[in-house]
Amino acid sequence: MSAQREMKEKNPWPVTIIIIVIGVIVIVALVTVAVLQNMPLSQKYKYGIVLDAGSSHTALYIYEWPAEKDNNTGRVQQTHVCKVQGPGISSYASEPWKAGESLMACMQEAQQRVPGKRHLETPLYLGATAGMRLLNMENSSASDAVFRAVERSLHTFPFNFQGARILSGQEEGAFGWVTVNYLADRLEQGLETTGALDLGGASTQISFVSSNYDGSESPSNSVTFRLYGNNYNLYTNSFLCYGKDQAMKLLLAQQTLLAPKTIVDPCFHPGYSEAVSYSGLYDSPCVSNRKPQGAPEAFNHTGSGNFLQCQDVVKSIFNFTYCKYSHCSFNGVFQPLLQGHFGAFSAYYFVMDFLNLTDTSIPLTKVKEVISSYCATPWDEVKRQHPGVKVKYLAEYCFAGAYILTLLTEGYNFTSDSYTQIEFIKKIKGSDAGWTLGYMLNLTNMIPAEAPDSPPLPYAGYVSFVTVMAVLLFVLVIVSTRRFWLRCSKRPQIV
Ligand SMILES: O=c1[nH]cnc2c1ncn2[C@@H]1O[C@H](COP(=O)(O)OP(=O)(O)O)[C@@H](O)[C@H]1O
Ligand SMILES: [Ca+2]
Repeated sequence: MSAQREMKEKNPWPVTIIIIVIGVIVIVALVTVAVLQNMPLSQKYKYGIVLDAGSSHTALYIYEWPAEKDNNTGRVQQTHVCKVQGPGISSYASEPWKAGESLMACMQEAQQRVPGKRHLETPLYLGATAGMRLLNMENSSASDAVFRAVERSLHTFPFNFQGARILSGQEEGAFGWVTVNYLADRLEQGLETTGALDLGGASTQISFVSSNYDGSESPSNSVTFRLYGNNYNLYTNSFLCYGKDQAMKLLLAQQTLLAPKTIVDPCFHPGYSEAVSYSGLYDSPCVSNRKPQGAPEAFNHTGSGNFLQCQDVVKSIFNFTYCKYSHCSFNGVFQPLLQGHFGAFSAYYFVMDFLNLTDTSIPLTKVKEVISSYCATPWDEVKRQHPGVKVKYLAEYCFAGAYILTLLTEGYNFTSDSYTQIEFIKKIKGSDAGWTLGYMLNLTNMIPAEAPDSPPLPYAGYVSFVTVMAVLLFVLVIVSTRRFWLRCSKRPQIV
């Protein structure tokens, strides 16, 4: 009996097993608590809504980001876009209430998409660009009435409406640049930035950082940012009237000066023929001062589809001769030397995508051949080849291709080498390239001036560290316990 008890007392295993079980429980508990305590909270999202009231149309963008990560980069993304039916809000100058009405369907969609409990805190912005800039120049009371109408509509929704306003050309260019670089994660990582080229209907923007530009030569083209601890001195310029729709008006106005009744336009397909009213052509401040005296009601717009002649006419709407700075783009506007990569979006993308020319490794000579052959295709054949494409766009792609090429090479001075640095883009990581995201990030202070403090270890590293340390500690306890019991069992028994 006493020998058995002795055996039991000397055998360390039952105690060791108990220690192992407790140890395993402690480690599991420790790691679980550490993981749960530090785990990112279940993905709750916050939302922001921006309405891009462009000259040709309005689009509503919904952005979302994880609720607890307001200050981190690369996390805000577009979850939905809704295209407003009908034209841009500036087209409703004579019946402003319709501008407000036109936004209702997309706003109702936004109300469905953003979870109800987030409605009140979700900021809602409307930014208008060159269409409203032009209307405001031409008739400021009409533009005020349009804004009142859209504000009335937007106030009827339960979002946190922050107002509707016209963006300056500088803001439009700069926020497009912020969007492109934010989405490509170039800002937080302090990488060399990408330039932004935006072609709208009524204006066009170019924005880039150039190491030989400090902002002093033409201060009005300079925008400075401090983002994630880095300073950026951005060159940006917006050319009002040089969006593709207004540029076409400039082109038509130019041609009607020579032939007021019928113009044979080399930028339109052979066989194309359309009656155009003078009042429609001259309704914009971009061309209104050029209206010929005693012009008829309408003129006949026909096409000849000659790319080389088209390029010549397109060039005539630019002034390449006057420049009071060290370098200019066109119309006497300062531009530093081009530098780095560029993302070209909006109409740049639509047009080059249609022409199958988004690949910029295609040499410029080949690009010209492709556009030239499209221009020379008879209008009937073009319509037959592209039955699903809006006829208005179809008719304009020849002009638009020639315009883009002239703007980039003669206007901004891209060479056959630097042209390869352009990427025609629509989206970056699922979000549309354009000024709206940058605008929202700025207004919600979502890009900090200084780099946010980051924990010394990333989350995964932290969890692994805690686990390894706990296991090590446990092994140590087991080893010492076993050694202790073994020593006890070897000690001579005193009888
Ligand atoms: O599918 C398309 N094909 C060709 N052009 C398009 C397409 N979708 C939009 N666009 C053009 O893109 C431009 C967008 O300009 P927007 O309305 O943003 O003007 P803004 O930025 O000057 O105010 C317009 O010229 C419009 O016609
Ligand atoms: Ca635009």
